[in-house]
Parts: sequence; C-alpha cells; structure tokens
Amino acid sequence: MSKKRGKIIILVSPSGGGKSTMKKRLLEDFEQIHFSVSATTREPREGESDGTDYYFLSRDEFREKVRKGEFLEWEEFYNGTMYGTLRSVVENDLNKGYFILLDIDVLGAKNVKQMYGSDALAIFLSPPSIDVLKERLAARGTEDPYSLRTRLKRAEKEMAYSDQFDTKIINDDLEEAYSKVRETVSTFINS
Ligand SMILES: Nc1ncnc2c1ncn2[C@@H]1O[C@H](COP(=O)(O)OP(=O)(O)OP(=O)(O)O)[C@@H](O)[C@H]1O
Ligand SMILES: Nc1nc2c(ncn2[C@@H]2O[C@H](COP(=O)(O)O)[C@@H](O)[C@H]2O)c(=O)[nH]1
Repeated sequence: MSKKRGKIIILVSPSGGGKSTMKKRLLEDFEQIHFSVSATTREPREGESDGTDYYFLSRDEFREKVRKGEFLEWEEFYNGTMYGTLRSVVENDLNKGYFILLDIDVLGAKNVKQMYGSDALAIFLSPPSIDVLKERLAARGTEDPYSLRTRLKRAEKEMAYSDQFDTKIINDDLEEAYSKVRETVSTFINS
C-alpha cells in the first residue's frame, strides 16, 4: 500500500522572530517532521554547514536553478541576497509521507500557502515588539550594522501581514510560545 502524502508546516516571521529556535525544538520533538533546507547566496555564519542549514550557492549557481525552474519559490532580499525553497526537497519528502518544515519569510510563506492550501499550516511568530526584535537580533551577533538595519526595516513592513496566516503566536516567553507552537503542530499532524 502506498504511504499517505505528507503536509507542509511553515514557520514565518521577520528576521529574528524565532523561527530557527522553534524549528530546532520541533525537529527534536517530532520525528515525522523533516526540515526543508533552502538555498541561499549569503555567506555561511559561524557554525552553519552546507546541506544542513542551507545549500550555499554562488549567484550564478542560484540563477541557473531559477532558470531551470528548480525553486518552488524564491526571493531576492535587501543587499541582493537570494533565498529559495527547492521543489525537489519538498516534493520528495511529501511523497515519502513526511511533514516538511519551512523556515521562510512572509512573501515566501504567502506563496507556498497559496500553492498548497489546507495541506500547509502557516504559523506567524510575532516578536512582542520591534524594540525586542532589535535587541534579540543584535544579541544574536550575526548581523553587521547594515544587515541589522535592513532586516529591521523589512520587519516593520512584514508585521503588517501577521494576521494573514493560519495562526499567530507571540514569541515573548520562549517556553510559553514553544508550547503553543507544539500544540498547533501536533493538532495539524493528527488531523
Ligand atoms: N522567546 C525568546 N526569548 C528570548 N530570546 C529569544 C526568544 N526566541 C528567540 N530568541 C533569540 O532571538 C534570536 C533570534 O531568534 P532566531 O535566530 O530563532 O530567529 P529567526 O526567525 O530564525 O531569524 P532569521 O530569520 O534571521 O534566521 C536568537 O538569538 C534566539 O536565541
Ligand atoms: N522566501 C524565502 N525566504 C527564506 C528562505 N530561506 C530562508 N528564508 C528567510 O530569509 C530570511 C533571512 O534568513 P537568514 O538565515 O539569512 O537569517 C529569514 O526570514 C528566513 O526565514 C527561502 O527558501 N525562501
């Protein structure tokens, strides 16, 4: 008998909203969830590795994949950095019956939701405020001043979309927020 097709779980937020933090916890708690490794043209951060965090590509390599239609969705951010969800990564796992977890931005999430409808759950992680988001992003220590400024500017616009997804969870106290994320995901998986 063929296996039931899987579904998509999208964690969406402005940069620094807590997607990676929640993703890590979900992957520890649910063995039926696989992470969709995106492609990007940005440089790896300390501790990131190719094929686990991202597929790190040159701009030419990325453009070639765009040309061949290999992305389900892709975007060019501030400073020209490109990010994209690989169609093959998502479809292979869905066909194997896995729930596939996407950590993507607002526009990417809207596109994927439009494509997959009720086969996708999109959770918007909202920071308690832009000031807290700024503190968290700065404390993470991964962004130079230009990147920090552009991410925050983009975040202000992205917050306007916070009510357009299946659920919005305020990421204030981490344990409280994760417990809501876990519950929402568990209900979706078992529905
Ligand atoms: N509830 C929380 N309380 C305090 N710090 C938090 C909380 N959630 C996340 N953080 C911290 O905030 C920073 C940003 O979180 P994280 O890296 O998970 O965000 P992100 O949405 O994945 O960001 P990006 O989109 O830039 O990849 C991290 O240093 C993380 O440890
Ligand atoms: N539309 C897409 N957005 C993506 C994808 N992969 C990651 N992202 C988003 O980019 C920003 C910045 O990420 P960072 O790793 O440089 O901090 C963040 O909001 C990610 O969610 C993707 O494939 N498509």
